[in-house]
Parts: sequence; C-alpha cells; structure tokens
Amino acid sequence: MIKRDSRHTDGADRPSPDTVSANGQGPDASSEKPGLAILLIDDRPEVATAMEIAFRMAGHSLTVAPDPEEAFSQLARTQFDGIVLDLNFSPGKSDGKEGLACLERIMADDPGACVVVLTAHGGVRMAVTAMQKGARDFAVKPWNNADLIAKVEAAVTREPNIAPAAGGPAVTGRGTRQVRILGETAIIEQLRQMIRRVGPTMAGAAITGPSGAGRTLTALAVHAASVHADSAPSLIDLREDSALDAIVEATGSVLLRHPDRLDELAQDRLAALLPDHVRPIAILDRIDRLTPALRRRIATIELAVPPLAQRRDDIPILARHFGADAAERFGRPAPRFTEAAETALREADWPDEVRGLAAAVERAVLLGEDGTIDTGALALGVPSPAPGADRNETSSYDLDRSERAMIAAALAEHHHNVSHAAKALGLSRGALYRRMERHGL
Ligand SMILES: Nc1ncnc2c1ncn2[C@@H]1O[C@H](COP(=O)(O)OP(=O)(O)OP(=O)(O)O)[C@@H](O)[C@H]1O
Repeated sequence: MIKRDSRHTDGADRPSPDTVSANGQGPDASSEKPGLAILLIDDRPEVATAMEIAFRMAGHSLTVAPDPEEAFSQLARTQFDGIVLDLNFSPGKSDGKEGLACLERIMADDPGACVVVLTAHGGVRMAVTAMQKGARDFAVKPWNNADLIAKVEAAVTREPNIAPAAGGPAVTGRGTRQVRILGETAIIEQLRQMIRRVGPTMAGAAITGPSGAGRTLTALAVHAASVHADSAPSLIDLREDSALDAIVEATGSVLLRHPDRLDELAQDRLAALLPDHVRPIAILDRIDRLTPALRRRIATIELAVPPLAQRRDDIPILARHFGADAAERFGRPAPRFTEAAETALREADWPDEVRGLAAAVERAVLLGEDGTIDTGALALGVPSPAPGADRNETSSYDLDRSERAMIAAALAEHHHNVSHAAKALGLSRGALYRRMERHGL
C-alpha cells in the first residue's frame, strides 16, 4: 500500500502499540491479531489525543498528521495499514473539499490504500462521494471510538473499493505502491499526473532533468504505477560493460541509466536487444543524444523532472520532510525551521538539486542542538568541498576543474566507454567511476 520503511517490516521500528489493553491487563494474549499502524489525518489536537488513547488500548498504534503536507511526508516515510481521514482541516471549512482532494491524491499514489473518512453530521452524501473516490468506509461525527476502530479493523481486511486502472497494477488489499513525489507546485502536480497517465502503459518513458532532482524517484513512480509493480525493477547502468548482457535477461520494468552516454552503435544494439515484453524506463541527461532507433524504443514519452529553481515554493515542504526523516533516523525531535532559514533555503542555489537540499537539512538536524534550524545551522552559501578533493582555495590552479575536464575529454574520446577511458587516464574503472560521480559526469 504505502511505503513501509524497511525498519518497520519486522515491527522493530513501527509505531508501537501501547502495552496496556482495554482491561488494563496488558495486550490480550489470547488474540493473535497484530496491531495495526494507523495514520490519523486531523487538525484537532483533542480528537488526536482521544483517538490515540483508544487505538492504543485496542492494541494498535496511531500516528497523527495535522494537515495533508505532514500526512504525505509521513506516507513517504512509513507504511501504514490504514488511514483515518477527516474531510476538513482549515478552521471554518466544512465543505469537505480539502479532505476529498487529499483522498484523491492518496488513492492516486496508492490505489491499495485503506482509508476511512470522518464526515460531519448529516454528511452522508459526502461519505458516498468519498467511497466513490476509493475510501473503504466512513464514520459520521460524533463517532464512537470503539465503532470507529471496528470499522478500521474491518476495512483493512476488505478488498479495495476501486477497480484497477486499465493496464495498471492489480489493486490489492495490502497496497502495492510505495513511491511518493512530494511538492504542491503546479509543475510537480503535472509530473504526478503524467506518471499516473503513462505509468500503467508499456510505453518507454524517458526521465530527464538535472541530476539529483528526483529522476530515479520519478522512474520508480512510473514503475510503481505499472503492471509490473509487484516485482522489483531491474536497474541497469549502461556505463557498465556487462550492461547489454543484463538487458537480454531482463523482465518486467527495466530502469536504464545513461543510455545517452553510449555511442551510436551501442545505442542501436541496445534498441535491438531490449526484449519486447520489457518496459524500459530510462534516466538520462539529453534525449537528443539518442539514436532514432533507441529513441523510438525507450522514449515514447518524456517526463522532465523540473529543477528546484522552477519550484521554489516546494523547498520548505521538502526541507520539513527531510528534516523529519533525518530526525527520525538520528533519534532527534522533529526540527522546526525559523522563518529566516526557510527564506534562505528557498533562495539558495541548489546545484545538487533535491539531493543537495536533503543533505543540507540532514547536516543541520545532526548539528542542531535544540531542534530549531536557523540559517547558521544550514551553512548555505559555503560550497562544500567535493569529497576527497584536496582543494587549495588560494591556488590559481583549479586542480579539481582540470581533473574534471580531463575526465570529460577522455570519456568523449572513448565514446563514454568507461574501461577505455580509465585505461587512457591510468586509473582503475572503480577509481574513474568515483571521480565521475564526484564531478557529476
Ligand atoms: N519530490 C520529491 N519528494 C520526496 N523526495 C524527493 C523528491 N525529489 C527527490 N527526492 C529525494 O531526493 C533524493 C535524490 O533524488 P533521486 O535519487 O531521484 O535523484 P536523481 O535525479 O535520480 O539523481 P541521479 O540521476 O544523480 O542519481 C532521493 O533521496 C529522493 O528520494
């Protein structure tokens, strides 16, 4: 259904149910039922507290997200068995539109998601709409916690309410999709819509955009929306010598990295070797570097991941997500960003794109002391030295840049054949790969 953090699969790091049962005697030993991990999306703290206690008493765990942004961040980090969704978040709103929009996105990302909605008194029509959009059940306010818990427990084991998209993955009771592309800007919403449209087809999808912007995440989202979603995709880096052999063996979705770096001959060979039953999803820099034959086979549709500079409004959302994620991993409290820090993040240059943003936030979480991230903790504007690079800033010779130029020249001369380029440079293939990675080549 929803991404389950690998740490949760053995229950070790799953939201843990309370050890006290309803009768105060500890978990019911006679019951073999494992506790469910439930996400409550509701902005009212008093509701959250009451429900948290009730779910714990019933042997389940409840994680609370007060708004859709926090909910999607939670869903990107953790897999939940069920979701309880209030249909109104902003004070004074009662038309349910916010909740229905949130429900639509939850279901679009994960048709297997198990959602029970909370509707206002007399909101049966709203409940029907929610069920049509994929909710498995509803509870009308004021609800009784015991009834709500029973509904959630029953809903989790029931079949989903919606039919699978044509050609898309089978919608199972336990969800299949696990990839969430966060962001609220129109450009990211367009990308998500394209993925939903293209994902269930067998069309070759070419993912372009700057490195670190989320190309691999997008490729995985295309795969997750495909009929092959149940099996892991093959990942093939075409800079590897053995890559073409692996292609012949591939089944399902195959994620091809750097097809544009092959020479023309190798590209045409790749086009000829790709089995018909394989769904190619390519990650590349330049679609115009593909030969016509390869382009026809792997780039029926192009999905361009926009650089962060084109979606600056998403930067605070992503920063909060990476902050919460890092805090969870380091056992720190979820950080709060000062206004100045958010502005600085929004305005900074991000040469390493989302990956750079995640690294900056992670560093700030690690170094921060009181859970507050200010501009100082972010150390923005100070370019971090390339790992392993021995830079002398006062030198007029930029060794790093020269090394990059030499490697680029060797690669071009040897048509991106890494073995040949490494030999020409007097390096091992591994050493050349490390340097290529460092220089973003
Ligand atoms: N919109 C997004 N929402 C949540 N996480 C994101 C988003 N975009 C990128 N990320 C995260 O940022 C990191 C970098 O993204 P990703 O690995 O997809 O980059 P990439 O473009 O494939 O880079 P490269 O081509 O250099 O490997 C990953 O951890 C990814 O999960």
